[in-house]
Amino acid sequence: MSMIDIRNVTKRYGDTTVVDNVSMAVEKGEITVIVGTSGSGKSTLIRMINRLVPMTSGEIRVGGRNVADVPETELRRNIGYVIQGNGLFPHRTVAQNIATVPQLLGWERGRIDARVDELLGLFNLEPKSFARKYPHQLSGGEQQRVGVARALAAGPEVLIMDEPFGALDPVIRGKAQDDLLAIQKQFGTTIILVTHDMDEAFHLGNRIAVMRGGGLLQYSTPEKIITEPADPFVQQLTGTTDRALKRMSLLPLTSGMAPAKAGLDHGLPQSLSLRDALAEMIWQGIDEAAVENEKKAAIGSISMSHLLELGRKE
Ligand SMILES: Nc1ncnc2c1ncn2[C@@H]1O[C@H](COP(=O)(O)OP(=O)(O)OP(=O)(O)O)[C@@H](O)[C@H]1O
Repeated sequence: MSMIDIRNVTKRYGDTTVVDNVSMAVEKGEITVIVGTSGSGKSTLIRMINRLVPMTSGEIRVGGRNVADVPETELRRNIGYVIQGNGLFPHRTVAQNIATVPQLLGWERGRIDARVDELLGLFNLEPKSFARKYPHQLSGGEQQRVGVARALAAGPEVLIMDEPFGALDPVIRGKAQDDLLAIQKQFGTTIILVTHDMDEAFHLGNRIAVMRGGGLLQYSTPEKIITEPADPFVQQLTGTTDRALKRMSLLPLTSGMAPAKAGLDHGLPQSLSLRDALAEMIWQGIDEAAVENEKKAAIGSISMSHLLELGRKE
């Protein structure tokens, strides 16, 4: 059963259709990223999941329940929501911000404090110094992390994120994405995220949904979006100049390795992508390397010529 099931959902404002008969399902524990041009209906679509926007027709189920049958307050407590610019309460401390939903749910003080500390720790915000600060005393990146921590406070199964990292500079943004991936893995949260940034979409998405003019053009894995774009618009959006490298960045080195062999001087960690392996081999000036596990034992080998073959279109 899918965690989020969007069926034939349409939203109209007067005569204007802004979301046009969209159907898509997000599996439990997966991240779906929605991309598309400005005004294509991305935010409207995800805001219908927690009923911030009422739909015109169609049905959305979260965890098997039709959202139309769930009281709005309950729905919003159960679905984390993160927006650009974080939306923190300015007159509440970091700890009070994070505690918002647990408090509404009537958790005991001790449980709330423990959860706030746990989340601050997970987001690398030292509880002792950050818990009592106010949002204006934090950097943009720190505010953003508190915003995500607040959305996760009551352990929601589903997290909706609307351009969550849009205001961050590229370095902090990359870090925020990696933090999100690690935490998502740990909690198993199902995430639906809107972005303008295709690199972000490829980095985070198990699946990517491409929207244009309210319609869903393609909903597929990142690899398929690159190798089998549904139409020229999708192709243009993903860009064609570096598609070989983009695809290689999605494939683990282990997927392309040959059996281990003796006599190789260089080793590459098995955690690398094909793209990172290629970059490293160019940098080191080597034609062949061992693929190594965490204990530095060779589990396979990779050659430059094979890597180049793996980057070719099929
Ligand atoms: N309350 C509203 N009343 C009328 N039209 C609206 C309303 N909210 C959104 N729209 C229109 O619906 C369309 C889709 O808006 P939406 O915010 O979902 O797009 P988006 O893809 O998220 O855009 P962006 O990437 O620029 O944030 C836009 O044309 C917008 O002007």
